[in-house]
Amino acid sequence: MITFDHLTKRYGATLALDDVSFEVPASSVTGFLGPNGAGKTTAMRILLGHTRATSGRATIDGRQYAAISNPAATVGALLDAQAVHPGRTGAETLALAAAVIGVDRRRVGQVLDLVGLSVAESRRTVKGYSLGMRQRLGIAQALLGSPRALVLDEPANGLDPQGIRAVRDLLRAVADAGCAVLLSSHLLHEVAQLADRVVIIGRGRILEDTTIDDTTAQDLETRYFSLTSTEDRSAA
Ligand SMILES: Nc1ncnc2c1ncn2[C@@H]1O[C@H](COP(=O)(O)OP(=O)(O)OP(=O)(O)O)[C@@H](O)[C@H]1O
Repeated sequence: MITFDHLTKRYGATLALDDVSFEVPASSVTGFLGPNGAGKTTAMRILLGHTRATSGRATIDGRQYAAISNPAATVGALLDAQAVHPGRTGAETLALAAAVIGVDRRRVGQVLDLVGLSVAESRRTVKGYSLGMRQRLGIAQALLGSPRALVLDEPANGLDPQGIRAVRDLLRAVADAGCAVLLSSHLLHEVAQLADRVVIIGRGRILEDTTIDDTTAQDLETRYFSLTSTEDRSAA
């Protein structure tokens, strides 16, 4: 389980996160929605130990990232699909990551299969990859350690409709196998179809934290705009 517990983050005068608390239970997908600059990436970066909270805690199975003894088996993440060395092939990128985290090299073939990158594609250097292929590679890398939690910042970015459906099916299967999946997205319709829960954030504050059923899935867009436009008005 992923837990954000009264998380606050200030960047100088900017209050990026304001007392944010929510949970991502095991065996579920939680969609993390909010306008540009709402605080989604900041919350994920704190969870993954990339930056420190001003106050509060973010934990995976009760531990802060720095205190996790086997991070790759605990949490997989994709924050920036462009952050891959362009001169390596996809297969080399994954083989290197597998060696670093100590998983069997055969796992590389499995995760390539899971994300739908072919053997031929995996033998090409990353500089020739489309954004969608980089997204697939990044998700493959996040899955290498068979983690109990998965954190993805806009995983559908750059994917074609087939890719979006494939990632949706993959994340559903990963969650059904017990993983706690947190994904940020601007694709409301996609999140409504995939997620079990949705958390909406605006200007660093949680505006909604709810489970998704048929009714909330249909109303998600209306609810999103009503909550985030109220935010705009109250800030004006
Ligand atoms: N390193 C930083 N230094 C200063 N301000 C920052 C930094 N990182 C983020 N911010 C600010 O914190 C706020 C939250 O940004 P964040 O990137 O978390 O939003 P987001 O919800 O992920 O947005 P997007 O949907 O555009 O990715 C914004 O006001 C942003 O300008």
